[in-house]
Amino acid sequence: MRRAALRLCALSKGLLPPGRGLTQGPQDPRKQGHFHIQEACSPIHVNHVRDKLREIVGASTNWRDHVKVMEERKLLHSFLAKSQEDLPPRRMKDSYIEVLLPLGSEPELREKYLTVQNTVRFGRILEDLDSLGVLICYMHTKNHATKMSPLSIVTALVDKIDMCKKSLSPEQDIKFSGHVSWVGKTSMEVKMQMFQLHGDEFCPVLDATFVMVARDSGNKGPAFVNELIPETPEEEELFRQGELNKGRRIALSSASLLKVAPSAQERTTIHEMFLSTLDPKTISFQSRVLPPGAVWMETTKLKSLEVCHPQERNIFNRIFGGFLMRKAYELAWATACSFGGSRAFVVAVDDIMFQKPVDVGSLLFLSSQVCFTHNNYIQVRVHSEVASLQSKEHTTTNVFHFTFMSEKDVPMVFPKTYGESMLYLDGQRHFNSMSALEILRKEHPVDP
Ligand SMILES: CCCCCCCCCC(=O)SCCNC(=O)CCNC(=O)[C@H](O)C(C)(C)COP(=O)(O)OP(=O)(O)OC[C@H]1O[C@@H](n2cnc3c(N)ncnc32)[C@H](O)[C@@H]1OP(=O)(O)O
Repeated sequence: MRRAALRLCALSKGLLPPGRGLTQGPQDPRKQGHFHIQEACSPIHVNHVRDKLREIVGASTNWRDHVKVMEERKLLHSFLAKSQEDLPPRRMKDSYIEVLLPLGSEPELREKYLTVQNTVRFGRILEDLDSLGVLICYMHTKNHATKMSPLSIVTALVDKIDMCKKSLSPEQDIKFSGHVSWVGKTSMEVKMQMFQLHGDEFCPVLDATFVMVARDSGNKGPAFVNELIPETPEEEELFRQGELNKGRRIALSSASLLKVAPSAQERTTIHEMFLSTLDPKTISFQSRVLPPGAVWMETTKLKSLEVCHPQERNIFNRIFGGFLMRKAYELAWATACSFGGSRAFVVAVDDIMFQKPVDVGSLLFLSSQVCFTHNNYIQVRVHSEVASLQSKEHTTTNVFHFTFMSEKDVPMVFPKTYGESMLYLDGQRHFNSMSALEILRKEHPVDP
């Protein structure tokens, strides 16, 4: 069953044929899955992605200048389109990019990406995906008349990241590719894939879908982006998926447990869990005992504090979304390992919503908790809030959801309070939406 979980991703979605990826060998990459939309291009070195972004928005590398630079950017306001129709439509291939992370051929890069278990740090990959997603959107919206872009493009949502390999080698080259797959008025969906060199072939290891939002030059209000014209039946399908994804997100949001009561089946689940924790020796709703081998959810928490230094700023002088994701991921991973008592491997990340920007100088409070488990799977939720040094008021900026696979089966977690029961159900919903599981269910039916 575990092996099956690792076969999801591009392979099982039919984007790439089994065992094949973006090859450097004699095969034509344009014939493979996404890559038929590729235009001849050589990959950008990963270190150049952020340099390119700085160049595109005119960001300074010197923090002392940041106020002046932001003032200068506001002058670009006049280049913003008054309507979407004023902008020339783009094709998917206009935003297609490949990026090389040459861990094999440039060993000096490895240190930054290395885990103690000699695998690749997933938190670093999250940072690279975030920067790449933004660069892809700048390719889509490129205006050849101006050197600098009047748009401030920010990450609004990490819709889904599916891993299709348990761990990555820090000694083999990695390649990313991606393009805009759907466009609204001011938002863009970006699909990215990651491949690792295996022999002489790049094999798929990860699929990611992000949503980016364009803001005006001062990052104060929305800004229109170019329409996207799908050119082939496959591109039309990707575009249609983007449209469906938008609808799905709206439906999920309106069914959120923060807004509506759990379903009848979910209520039954919670009530049965509650009954199984009542002490049979007393006739009381108060005296609770854990079933054998189970764990109270409240005991699985881990917390951390980060000071948001200027070093972690993005090109708009707010805290870089990739940094927030890396910190949340690393806390979630520690939570999963400590809970499961063995190594944990990330399987999926979904629905990371960037609700509010984080200012440089903020205190970032992260709080992580196991909220659902199934066999050897651990669903971890990380809540992040910020406060300024002067104010005690905390504001929620993100909620992160990570699915891990432990080396061995893990205990069930039991909610004690109503609030924890909602976390449990939310965790279960996220777990059930994990695409790996959908495939697994078909191949190896299991209880829900
Ligand atoms: C120098 C080295 C570093 C280089 C790194 C470069 C990378 C930089 C990338 C980043 O680091 S960004 C930092 C992390 N992200 C943030 O801080 C964003 C924080 N969130 C916000 O600022 C706002 O919530 C956001 C701008 C995303 C949305 O604001 P609103 O809620 O006012 O949006 P609005 O209602 O005006 O909707 C605008 C569009 O966004 C869409 N949208 C908003 N929230 C969404 C969501 N959660 N999911 C999907 N789409 C969303 C919405 O559907 C709509 O699409 P359309 O115009 O196409 O119809």
